[in-house]
Amino acid sequence: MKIGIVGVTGYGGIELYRLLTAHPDVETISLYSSSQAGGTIKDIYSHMNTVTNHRLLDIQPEQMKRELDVIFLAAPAGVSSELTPQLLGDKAKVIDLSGDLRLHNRNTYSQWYKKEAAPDSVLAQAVYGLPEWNKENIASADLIANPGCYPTAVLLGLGPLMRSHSADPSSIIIDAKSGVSGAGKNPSAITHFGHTQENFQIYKVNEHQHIPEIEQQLTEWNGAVTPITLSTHLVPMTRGIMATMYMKLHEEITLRQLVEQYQAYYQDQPFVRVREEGNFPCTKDVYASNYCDICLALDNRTRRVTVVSVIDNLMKGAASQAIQNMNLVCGLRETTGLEYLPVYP
Ligand SMILES: NC(=O)C1=CN([C@@H]2O[C@H](COP(=O)(O)OP(=O)(O)OC[C@H]3O[C@@H](n4cnc5c(N)ncnc54)[C@H](OP(=O)(O)O)[C@@H]3O)[C@@H](O)[C@H]2O)C=CC1
Ligand SMILES: CC(=O)N[C@@H](CCC(=O)OP(=O)(O)O)C(=O)O
Repeated sequence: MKIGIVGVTGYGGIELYRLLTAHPDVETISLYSSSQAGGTIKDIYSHMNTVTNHRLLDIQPEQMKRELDVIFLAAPAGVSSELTPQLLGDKAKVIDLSGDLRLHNRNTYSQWYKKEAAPDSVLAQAVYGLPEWNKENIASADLIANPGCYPTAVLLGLGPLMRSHSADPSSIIIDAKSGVSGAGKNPSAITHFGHTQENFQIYKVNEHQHIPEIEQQLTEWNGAVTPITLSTHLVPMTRGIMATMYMKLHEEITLRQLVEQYQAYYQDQPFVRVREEGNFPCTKDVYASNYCDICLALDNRTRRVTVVSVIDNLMKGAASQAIQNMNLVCGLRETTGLEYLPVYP
C-alpha cells in the first residue's frame, strides 16, 4: 500500500511514521509538510537518523488522492475541514486524527472548537473510528474520524455500562489526566518544562472540546444520557491518559457481574484488556502500545461504580488507533503491525 502522512513533523505524525515503517503491508510512505517541504525528516528528528533521506513534500491534494491508497491527516483543528474535501473522490481513503470530522453537528463543532466546521457533505461521509464499537461501518468507509485521546479512554471505559443500562446515565463524572505530549509538539506556557515539572494542573474546566464528542457517542448508546462532567488535568509525564469515571448503579448488580459483563463485551477485541477486581492499571501498563486497560470497583455504601481506563494518548489515543482503522478499512487483519507489548519501564 502507498501511504501519505500530512503533519508528520508533529507528535502524532511522527508516531504514525514510526509505526508504518514496520507495517508489513506498507510499500511506500510519502511525508508532507505545510512549513518545511524540501527538508528531510531526519533534519527535524534525530531519532530518525537512520532513515534514508526521507524528503518532506508539499501538500498536493490532486496528486495525493490519485496516487496514494491511504492518507493520514495529523494536523491541528481547522486543517482537515478544508483539506479533506480536496482529497476524497478518487483512490485514497482518508483517516483524520484531528477533531474536525468527529462531531455530526456543525454548530456544535463551531461552539467547542471556535472554528468553522467542515461542510455537511464531508461530515456525512465521516465514520467514527472507534473500532471496538464500530467495526462494520469502519470496514466500508472512505473517510475515518479517528477519536480524540480522552474520548477513546472514556468511551472504551463506559461503553458496556451504557449499553447494558445498568448505571444511571445522568450521574456520569469523569476525572481524566494526560501527559504533555497530548498537547502536541509546540510548547505553551502550561506545557513548558518549568511549569509542568513537579506540577499538577486542571485545565479547560467544563470547556474541553472532547465533551461533545463523548456525549455524542454516549447518547447513541443510551438515549437517557444527560450532559456529562469532564475534568482534564495535565500531569508531568510524556505519554499516557488515565480516565477515572464515576456513576450510580441502578440495580443490585455485583462487582463480579459487572466485570463479567465487561469481559463479555470485549472478549473479541484484541486491544482492550479488562482486569480482575482490584488490579488497577497505571499508564505504564499500556505505554507505547495500542492497548486500553480497564478495571472496575464498586462501593456498596454509595452504590457508585468507579471505572478506570488507561491508554497511551499518542498510540491508542491517536496513531496506533489510526493504523487499526487503516487495517479495517483496507481489509487487513485488525492487529497487523500493532502486535507488540507495551514498553516498560
Ligand atoms: N498529541 C496527541 O496525543 C493527540 C493529538 N490529536 C490530534 O491530532 C492532530 C495532530 O496532533 P499533534 O501531532 O499532537 O500536533 P503537533 O502540533 O505536534 O503537530 C501538528 C502538525 O501539523 C502540521 N500543520 C500545522 N499547520 C498545518 C496546515 N495548515 N496544514 C497542514 N499541516 C499543518 C505541522 O507540520 P508542518 O508544519 O510540517 O506542516 C505540525 O507538525 C491534532 O489535531 C490533535 O488535536 C488527537 C489525539 C491525540
Ligand atoms: C494534554 C493536552 O493538552 N491534550 C489536548 C488534547 C488535544 C486533542 O487531542 O485535540 P482534538 O482531539 O480535539 O484534536 C487537550 O486537552 O486539548
